Amino acid sequence: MTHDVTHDSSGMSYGDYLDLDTLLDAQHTRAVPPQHDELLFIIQHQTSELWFKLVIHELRSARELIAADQLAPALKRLARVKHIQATLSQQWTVLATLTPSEYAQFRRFLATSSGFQSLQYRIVEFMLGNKNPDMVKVFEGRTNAIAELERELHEPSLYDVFLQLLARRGLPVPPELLDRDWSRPYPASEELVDVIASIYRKLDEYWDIYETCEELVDLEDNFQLWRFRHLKTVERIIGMGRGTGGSAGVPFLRRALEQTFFPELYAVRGRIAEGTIGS
Ligand code: HEM
Ligand SMILES: N[C@@H](CC(=O)c1ccccc1NC=O)C(=O)O
Repeated sequence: MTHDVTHDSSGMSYGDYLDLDTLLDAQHTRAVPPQHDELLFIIQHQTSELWFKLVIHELRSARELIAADQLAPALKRLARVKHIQATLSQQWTVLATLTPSEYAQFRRFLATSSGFQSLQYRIVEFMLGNKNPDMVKVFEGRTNAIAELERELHEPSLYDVFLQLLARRGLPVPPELLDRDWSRPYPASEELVDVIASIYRKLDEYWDIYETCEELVDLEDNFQLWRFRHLKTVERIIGMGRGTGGSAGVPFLRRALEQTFFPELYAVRGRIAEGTIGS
């Protein structure tokens, strides 16, 4: 039997399997006359959105696994997310080759479109616990997007299900954190810092939980690196100008760097550093 190197038995080709006709036909530059650098701008966004899609897929699975007390496979999912985040942060160097004058040649063709309208980015923020109902409004008129985002808004975040797991393991997590309106911003808790401190005091007993805490810190750290690289790239391309989405631009993006998804995981570090929770 001869081995056909171009087709598998069903006759499906590389391009068929990957649906490349659709994928590679989706880069519609808008500038008139055409501007060389607009393709870079589009592909940078589209590749980011593809990776966001995989991040959501992995985080959803991780959340289900944590809810089912399966920490080891959940950690495997989170490890993959961390590598995707690293790629996403690294990728900013490609867009940084876009100079202000090159961007100015096609920026007005973007009209009022803006990163604010990235549905998948907002889903990731919500999954990590940064719930903000106001961010649903920017999808006005896009019924499916609003429905999907509303659904995610009302789901517990990765952190919320992790806290439920801690409670199942017998740790005294404050009850108001275990059953609440998940669409509200996460209410940081001093009592929970005590609980996390008890984990860091007894590492042998809580090794898998401790490992998950550190994995979550890695995730936040990587997320902040992405935000920082976005901010610095935006700064070098549009300086202190306002954004097309109507925000103040760089000052707005800077404020996001002050946010934290997992406040108690950071608060506990201060206690350890002060030596107030020795082993
Ligand atoms: C020339 C390149 C870019 C510039 C000048 C830029 C500028 C901005 C500005 C000014 C904002 C604030 C909202 C606004 O007023 O528009 C913003 C938000 C955002 N951008 Fe970009 N951006 C660029 C590239 C990218 C890329 C490649 C991505 C990747 C997907 C991205 C994703 C986002 C997201 C998700 C937000 C919302 C952030 C949040 O709500 O915290 N941006 N961008
Ligand atoms: N907010 C950007 C425009 C922008 O970056 C953008 C526009 C359309 C599609 C994606 C975008 N990327 C991220 O904000 C600006 O003010 O130039």
